[in-house]
Amino acid sequence: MNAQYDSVESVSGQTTTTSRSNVEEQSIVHEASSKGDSLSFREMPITSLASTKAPNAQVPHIPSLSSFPSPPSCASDDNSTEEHSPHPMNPLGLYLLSHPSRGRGVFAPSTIPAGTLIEESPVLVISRKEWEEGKMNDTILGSYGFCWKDGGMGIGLGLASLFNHSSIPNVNFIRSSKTSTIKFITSKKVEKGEELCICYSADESKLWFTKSDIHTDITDDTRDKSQSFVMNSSSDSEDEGAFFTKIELDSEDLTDELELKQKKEREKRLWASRARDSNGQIQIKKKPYNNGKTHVYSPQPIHLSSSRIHDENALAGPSTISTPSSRTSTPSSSSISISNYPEPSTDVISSLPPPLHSTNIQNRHTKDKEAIAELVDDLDWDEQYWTSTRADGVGREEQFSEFERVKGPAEREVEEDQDGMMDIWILEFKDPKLTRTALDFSKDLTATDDRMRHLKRVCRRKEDDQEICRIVLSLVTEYDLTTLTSIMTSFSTTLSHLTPLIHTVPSSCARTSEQLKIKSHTWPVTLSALPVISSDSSDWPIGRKAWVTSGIKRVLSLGLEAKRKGEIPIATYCTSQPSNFWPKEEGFIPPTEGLRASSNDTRTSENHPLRHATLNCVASIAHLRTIKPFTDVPPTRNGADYLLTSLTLFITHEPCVMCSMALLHSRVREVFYVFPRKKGGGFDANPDKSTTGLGIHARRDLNHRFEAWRYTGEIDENTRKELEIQEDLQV
Ligand SMILES: C[S@@+](CC[C@H](N)C(=O)[O-])C[C@H]1O[C@@H](n2cnc3c(N)ncnc32)[C@H](O)[C@@H]1O
Repeated sequence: MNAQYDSVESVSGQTTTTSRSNVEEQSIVHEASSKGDSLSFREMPITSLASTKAPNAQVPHIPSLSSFPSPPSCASDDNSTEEHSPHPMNPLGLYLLSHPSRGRGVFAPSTIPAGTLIEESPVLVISRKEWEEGKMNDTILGSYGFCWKDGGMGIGLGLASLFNHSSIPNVNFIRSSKTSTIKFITSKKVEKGEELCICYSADESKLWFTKSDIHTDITDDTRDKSQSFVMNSSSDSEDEGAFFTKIELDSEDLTDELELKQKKEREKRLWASRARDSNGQIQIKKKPYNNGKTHVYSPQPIHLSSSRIHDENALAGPSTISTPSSRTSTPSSSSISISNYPEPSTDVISSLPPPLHSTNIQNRHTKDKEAIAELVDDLDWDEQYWTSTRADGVGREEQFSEFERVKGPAEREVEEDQDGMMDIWILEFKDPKLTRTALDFSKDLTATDDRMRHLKRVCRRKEDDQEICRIVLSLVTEYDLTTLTSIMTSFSTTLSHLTPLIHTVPSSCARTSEQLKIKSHTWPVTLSALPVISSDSSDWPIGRKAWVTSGIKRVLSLGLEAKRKGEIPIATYCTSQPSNFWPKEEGFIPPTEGLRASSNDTRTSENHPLRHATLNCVASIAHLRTIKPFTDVPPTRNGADYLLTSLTLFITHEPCVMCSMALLHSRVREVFYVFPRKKGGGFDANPDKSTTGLGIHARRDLNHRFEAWRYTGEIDENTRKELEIQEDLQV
């Protein structure tokens, strides 16, 4: 029942298609390893090398690893807390503390200036192949790898594996695949007793553990940069990640959650006040970096220093951090500088556009989060009713709605092109020494060419007892022979004696093992078995039919209600499908059960162009996830608690392109709609050329796919008329 597409290694070096569950790229790697269930805070000297005593005076900038003196022949006992001079390989005297949820972390014994090299850690590189074979998955290493060149994983020795994650890291890391090391450098001044943290991934939905907060959120600017930094993992050259040095915040001790909450509220208001001038006109101001000056323009990042928090139970050490129970509520002495910003007037606040997440407009300004959360009623469906027979002997199933699945371009292309062939340039040679260079050239040439993803890059064949190696270069249509030869020669003189040849290969991947055998006879291709998804609702189990029918009925009546209120009559209802219909497929992310929201279009009443029914609904779900009981439900898997992950959306009309993209980004699982759009619809992949649908729900070039189902059954004329909307309206 699911449009899942296998991930397969391919020419582009990426996954050819991405299953709905396979959207997470992880900057460090893989599934959760069990969390360190250590007792409250324990101090541990850094194994063999640690000093529990801070070095005197100013912390020196450390030379690179190669210039360190040799370590002493005999290291101290692991558990020793005895005071001694810093070990030459740990001259900063960094020490470890164990936290109940984060496990071990690295702490500063005294102030460390920004830009200090903490350590250059040697790395053990595990190749992509070894990693993908799953050899590390069941080991603790699964949580300790750094993304490395060519899809490999780097296991950092020394302190490298002990830095915990923070979205506002105070340490940046620079990977060098040339020296197989990672340098850790402070990105800002680190206070005595503060934990040294790196940012594993700017996108926290990619973290595989439940984050315990070390610092609060970072600005969008730094987030963007940090993301690109993390993603640049395969760069051959040293990557530079000093993105956070430019943000210099006064440190702030916040001692309880209330204070933090109040502070966030305050800052939100301040931000709002600055967004408009005295005439109420919105001013667009670029948020400048601080350049190390006294205050920060952007209000978002707040640096929570742990230096003042202490724990009486902790072992002796330069500084420790506390359990929540031992926190004091001492007011903060040094705080983020906000005095430069005037307090906004209430008028300013109320003139801001209301948030999206409530369909109850009156409630939109309330500070009470619960008041704007609208967990709507569950669908009314009764499986047994549908399995019974009516008094007149007719099966009730006949009354069911019917649905047709809207195929996306990815599926269409495959269907149309199953036996197709195409011509490509290849390199052919016998000398195995040429393979590496030829492969590198091939990767360079085809890195972004989607049309060759299904081809394995190398084809080895035995001919007359000799192995012939053929390597994919490009589509014949991309280059003429002269151009290709000159690009190749300038890439490497090693290849200059070879001449590219034309070869005919399958133009699509294999869908079955039978096809794989036939196609690979010409050239090895990937197998990407599409699960069989029915194209209509005829084979659905009765329960699913009843459930989907009631979802459709719900949106039709919500649409009529919206019309009565003078709105554009488009309505949605979002929910999780009952667990007995959950697909058995591998990688299926179970949805958050009990999460339900409905919404209608409010562009008319709010006089706001973005109040589309779908966007309103996505916002409502996002909001519900921030309040109880959903905040108490741990995600079933990494990403399971993200927006519409694995949820079902019913909607009266085919969503517009913008809403279709919003649904895609929200990771919805399936969408059922009634009225197709002739213009501007995001789904219908233009089968009869009369519609403009882009098939956004199932495109090969987008990283998530979902099923789109169109209602094809009867609908009463009155409802149809009432719910009619302008043909070119974006919905
Ligand atoms: C590279 S290790 C870091 C060292 C680890 N704390 C230890 O004791 O070995 C990554 C693991 O630390 C934990 N961790 C790191 N940062 C965290 C955070 N902010 N909140 C909760 N756990 C965190 C997670 O269990 C994660 O899998």
